[in-house]
Amino acid sequence: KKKVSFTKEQQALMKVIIDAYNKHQIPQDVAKKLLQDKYSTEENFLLLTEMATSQVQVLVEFTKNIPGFLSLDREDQIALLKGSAVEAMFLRSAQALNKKMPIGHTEVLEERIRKSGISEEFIKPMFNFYKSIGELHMVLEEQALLTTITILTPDRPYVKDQPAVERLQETALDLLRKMCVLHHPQEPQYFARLLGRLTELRTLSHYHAEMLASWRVNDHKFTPLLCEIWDVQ
Ligand SMILES: O=C(NC1CCCCC1)[C@H](C1CCCCC1)n1c(-c2ccc(-c3ccccc3)s2)nc2ccccc21
Repeated sequence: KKKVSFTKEQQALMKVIIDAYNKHQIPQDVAKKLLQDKYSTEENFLLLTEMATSQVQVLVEFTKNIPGFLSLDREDQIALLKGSAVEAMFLRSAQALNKKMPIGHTEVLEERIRKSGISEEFIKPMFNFYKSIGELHMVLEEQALLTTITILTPDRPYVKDQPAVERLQETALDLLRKMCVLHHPQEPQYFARLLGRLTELRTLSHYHAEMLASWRVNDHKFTPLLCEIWDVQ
């Protein structure tokens, strides 16, 4: 069994990120809502915009706890948030679907999402991503670090000081690499597989504007915050 040791700084970083990640869960559990009732495509679209709006606010609070984030150039902070919000949303959605639920609940939830109003062409890539995340059986630390690494992506549009972001991302990557060895000692390629999901996530997120525009509702209304983040309207 490979010995994994963390430096004092890494232990402190993990604690800060885990506390922030736990604190910034989505207020009310969207999966529970979806399991309770069948909603019309209009109601589902409204639910998505409400959940997404609160998730962006939660994401902003989470990033403020990432050591070093607030020391970045303020415009770069905005560019990182804008560039990662949709990906963070799909990561959270994947975790919501892959959470342990009573027998048969996951199937009902899947069905409700398939029939929610999203146009057919996006269902397959979206569920392929959700399944590939589920197969990894990530522990909480890995989920929190993966979200952190997604936020700290240096090559987002309009980021000016990329090296500063790279330095922060590398710290989180070093920690995630050790976490993977600790929690998945039998899978030497686990860390590489995890990072591979970020490529799939970026591809899926490219479709977000089309996914919204093709949602089967007559009127696509967004909150001002989502207009900013989602490049819509
Ligand atoms: O509420 C949701 N997700 C919350 C977002 C914030 C973070 C918590 C999760 C939606 C619901 C889908 C069904 C109809 C209501 C909304 N959801 C999705 C998405 C499908 C498409 C999505 C999207 C995002 C951005 C742009 C274009 C499209 S998100 N996958 C889920 C998997 C499991 C549980 C919910 C899930």
